Amino acid sequence: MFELVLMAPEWRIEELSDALEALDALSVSVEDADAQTPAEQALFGEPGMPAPKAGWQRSRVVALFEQEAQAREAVELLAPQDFFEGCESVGVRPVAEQDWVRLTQSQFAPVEITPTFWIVPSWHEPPAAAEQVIRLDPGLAFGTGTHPTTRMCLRWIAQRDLSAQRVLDYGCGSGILAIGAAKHGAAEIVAVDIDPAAVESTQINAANNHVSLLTGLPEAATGVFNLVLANILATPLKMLAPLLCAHVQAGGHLVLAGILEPQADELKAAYAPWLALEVTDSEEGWILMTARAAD
Ligand SMILES: C[S@@+](CC[C@H](N)C(=O)[O-])C[C@H]1O[C@@H](n2cnc3c(N)ncnc32)[C@H](O)[C@@H]1O
Repeated sequence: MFELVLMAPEWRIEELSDALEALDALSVSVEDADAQTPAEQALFGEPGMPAPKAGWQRSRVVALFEQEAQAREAVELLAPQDFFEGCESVGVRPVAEQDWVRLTQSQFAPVEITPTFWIVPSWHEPPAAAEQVIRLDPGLAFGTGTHPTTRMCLRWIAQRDLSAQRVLDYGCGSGILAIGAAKHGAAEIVAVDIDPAAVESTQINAANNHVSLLTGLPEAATGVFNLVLANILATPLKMLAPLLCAHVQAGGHLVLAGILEPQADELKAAYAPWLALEVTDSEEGWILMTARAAD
């Protein structure tokens, strides 16, 4: 494989990426050329929302080609184009052979939720002290246990006996919270997501963990639950407030994650007509907000 490396200003990124893909690039990645320098600029965006910008003011565009000749031909074809103005070619370089599977696997070690509750990838043995184990490999859907928001939800689950409880995992991603609830005794679990790929991942991960879940798109969530879990992000959580609260049964719990510390008050205000949210955990700037419905 060979990489063609280009420098481009932000307003050229979209056209340049499209052109590289049309020239059979296997992938095109865009990085901040000023990363790790005082000129580095953060670009914030929420999944599912339009990207705030296509790239950085000085972006490094890396296109991967199967053959060196393809990469060299691409730059020859691109250079005379109007939209290449302001861009420059840094060069074509070979990509070293790597054992990508081993490299990826080495980045995912078992994750400790509590000393007895672990998330363990299939290529590791569970630690001796683990009593509850979720077997999960990184895939297309969010939720491997490495993100603080997922860990806080799982810690909340691990502190409870969910026997005979009905649980809703709203925004299930990989299904990790639903599977965690099953491992802690929940009797009936509904796991839903707007992303069909997440629903599919949840089904596969549930089968690998020998737990039974009812999965589907959000319409599959009907009725009330003893526990409603939603690890999404502050903006969608605010919009979902009436819907999520309506799913919490009298005396039941609502557990929300995906919220940053400074967003606590706006979440409290959005849920105040139905439930009184409180911050009950925090990790790396993220908070867990929970509420109990009146009996
Ligand atoms: C941060 S991931 C959480 C995944 C997993 N529950 C966890 O805790 O790791 C958020 C998930 O919510 C889903 N999502 C986002 N907006 C949603 C909505 N309005 N309704 C249902 N699911 C949504 C996304 O597709 C994504 O899979």
